[in-house]
Amino acid sequence: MGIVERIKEIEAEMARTQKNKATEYHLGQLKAKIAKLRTQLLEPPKGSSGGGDGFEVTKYGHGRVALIGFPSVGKSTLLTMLTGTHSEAASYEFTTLTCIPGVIHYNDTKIQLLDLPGIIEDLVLMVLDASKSEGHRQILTKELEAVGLRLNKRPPQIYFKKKKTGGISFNTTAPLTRIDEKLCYQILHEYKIHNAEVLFREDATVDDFIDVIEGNRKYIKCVYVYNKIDVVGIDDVDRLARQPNSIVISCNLKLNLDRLLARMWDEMGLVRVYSKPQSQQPDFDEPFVLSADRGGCTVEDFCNHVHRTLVKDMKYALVWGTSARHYPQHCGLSHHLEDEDVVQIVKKKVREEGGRGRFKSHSNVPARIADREKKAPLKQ
Ligand SMILES: Nc1nc2c(ncn2[C@@H]2O[C@H](COP(=O)(O)OP(=O)(O)OP(=O)(O)O)[C@@H](O)[C@H]2O)c(=O)[nH]1
Ligand SMILES: [K+]
Ligand SMILES: [Mg+2]
Repeated sequence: MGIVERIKEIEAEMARTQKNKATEYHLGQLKAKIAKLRTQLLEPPKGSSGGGDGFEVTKYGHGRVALIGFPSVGKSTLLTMLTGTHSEAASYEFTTLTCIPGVIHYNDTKIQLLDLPGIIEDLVLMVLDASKSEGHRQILTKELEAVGLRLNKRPPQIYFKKKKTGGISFNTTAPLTRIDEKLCYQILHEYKIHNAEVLFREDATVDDFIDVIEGNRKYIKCVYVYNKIDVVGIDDVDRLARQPNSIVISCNLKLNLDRLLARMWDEMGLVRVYSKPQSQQPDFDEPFVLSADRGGCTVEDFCNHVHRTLVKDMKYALVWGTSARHYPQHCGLSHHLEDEDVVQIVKKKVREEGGRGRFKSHSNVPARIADREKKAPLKQ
């Protein structure tokens, strides 16, 4: 029997099994079996080098967003609207057969947008047809879960470490109501794990525990984009718009596309930092783009972006912007920068320049920095 058939068989057995205290352990074990089989399914065949027949697209820009969705919900139309890159749109399904990448220029950063299910990046836009069944959202979410993606969820607060000897050490710092020690042992047994350290820091579920053991889950943000609101009634639009993590748009009427861009931007958590050379203007058109989720956004991360030797040479950093308590704040490497901060790295052994230099009037100075500048002039 193939892996897919075995998964189907176990799913059928789970559906037949009543959920109660007596069957809890059995169901937990079945869940672990399915998780193991799914992982096998995802492993590339032996002897092959890569991950199956994925589409390779060169990475580009400061962040990447994938469009996924059922056929003909308007993914290609949206890509064309947001990026200007033409992706063939038509009223028949499966119009798009290869990955079409486009680039969004937004807030002086470049965001790569990919029109293809299967490439999962920093953020997923699940494009849905507002006039179609709401079941589509669930079906897609389930399919993504089956390949190890977890949407809008943070990793379970469970510490897990395999050991060579010593048996299983099991501890909790929170009361557990959805899993117990015995069930954990059974699941570990299913994975043939006999030595490990387990610490539950929250009231996690069986599924959470399996996710932690599997260790290969990807926790990713997802915005549900309901397109084609031009063809549904206002009540439906209102209801869809109120769902969590959702936004309603119409490509045809160009409705709400600016809000979609703003939402994408917020979800990606990109941090623009302007570098200020000593006694010079920062270039407000060319930010260094950092990310709290990927790579971090401390002064140290900023230095590493600018030049690899800068961390070593830095004496301190001068920071203007929302992360600074006063202007400029003297900061060390661990200081967390925020969007639109201005940073000047002061190097060791380089004489500090005096004077009362200000940012000269510059059309692109971010408003909140210009505001603060009036109250507290820049001295460096
Ligand atoms: N009424 C309406 N139709 C739209 C809207 N956006 C796209 N469409 C239409 O929906 C159809 C499918 O659009 P596509 O952009 O090809 O959809 P897709 O998701 O890329 O489809 P596949 O590539 O086939 O998976 C086209 O006929 C579009 O003109 C919209 O906002 N309102
Ligand atoms: K289509
Ligand atoms: Mg398409």
